[in-house]
Amino acid sequence: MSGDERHGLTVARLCRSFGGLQVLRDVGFRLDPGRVVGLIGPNGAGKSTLINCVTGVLAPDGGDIWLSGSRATGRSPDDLCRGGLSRTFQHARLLEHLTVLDNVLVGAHVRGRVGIVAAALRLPSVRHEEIRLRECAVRALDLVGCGHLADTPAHALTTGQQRLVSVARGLAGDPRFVLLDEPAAGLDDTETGALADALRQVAAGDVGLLIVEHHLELIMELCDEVLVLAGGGVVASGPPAMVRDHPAVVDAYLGTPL
Ligand SMILES: Nc1ncnc2c1ncn2[C@@H]1O[C@H](COP(=O)(O)OP(=O)(O)OP(=O)(O)O)[C@@H](O)[C@H]1O
Repeated sequence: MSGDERHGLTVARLCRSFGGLQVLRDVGFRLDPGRVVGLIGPNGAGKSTLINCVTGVLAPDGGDIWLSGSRATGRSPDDLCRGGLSRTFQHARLLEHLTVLDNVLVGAHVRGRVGIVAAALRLPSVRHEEIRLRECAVRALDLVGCGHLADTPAHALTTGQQRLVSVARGLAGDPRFVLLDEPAAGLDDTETGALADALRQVAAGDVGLLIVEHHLELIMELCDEVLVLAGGGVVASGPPAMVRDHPAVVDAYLGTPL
């Protein structure tokens, strides 16, 4: 195993079909800590399916996934999350009756270190852990520019705010890798700017980010590398400037050069 595989998230030859429809065919990529990788492609190309396979929500039909040196194929989403792999969803799924802070705390708790017995007995370690997790949640909310909304019930948020809070929830458990499914969908320009700043800061803390997005300007501005998924496979990958001008990308996705 190479040094990169020990520290990174490696996906190799991943395949997944739904009935007779092969959505992913031998798809591979590597995400290293501190790197931002964009995943683009036309509607239905399999971007969400890829995220779902990597995060254990869907079982791949073939291929392998390695997370920080351990084989991750077939592990449950909770187990992968405890191993440092977090995600955000295409549709923000907040618990509407809870406050914004409590919603983000749900994300932080996934990687809590206290066992059931200690929690039931309310040992001092539990109180310390609660304080630590609350600090994590507040930090994540501040990062996406939503600290002022901590006590607001989730049902009172705008669509853009819901989206940013769901991103904060994905960042709150100190993950090593975060896979973000269309984090900028429904955001206005100010919110998109706040999101971009937050993601840059997160990556600077040695966290690897894979971002699925249709907002191409954001992808081109933010990413170190861009993968283009089309027709079941990766048709181009490389630095944003190279991918943007790649004939396969123009044909398969953009229609006209950016
Ligand atoms: N659970 C499922 N059962 C059957 N087909 C599915 C399922 N999930 C996805 N598909 C199909 O797989 C293909 C890829 O879907 P997927 O959502 O991964 O694409 P995508 O690239 O994320 O698209 P978009 O950009 O529109 O979100 C589509 O044809 C979709 O209809």
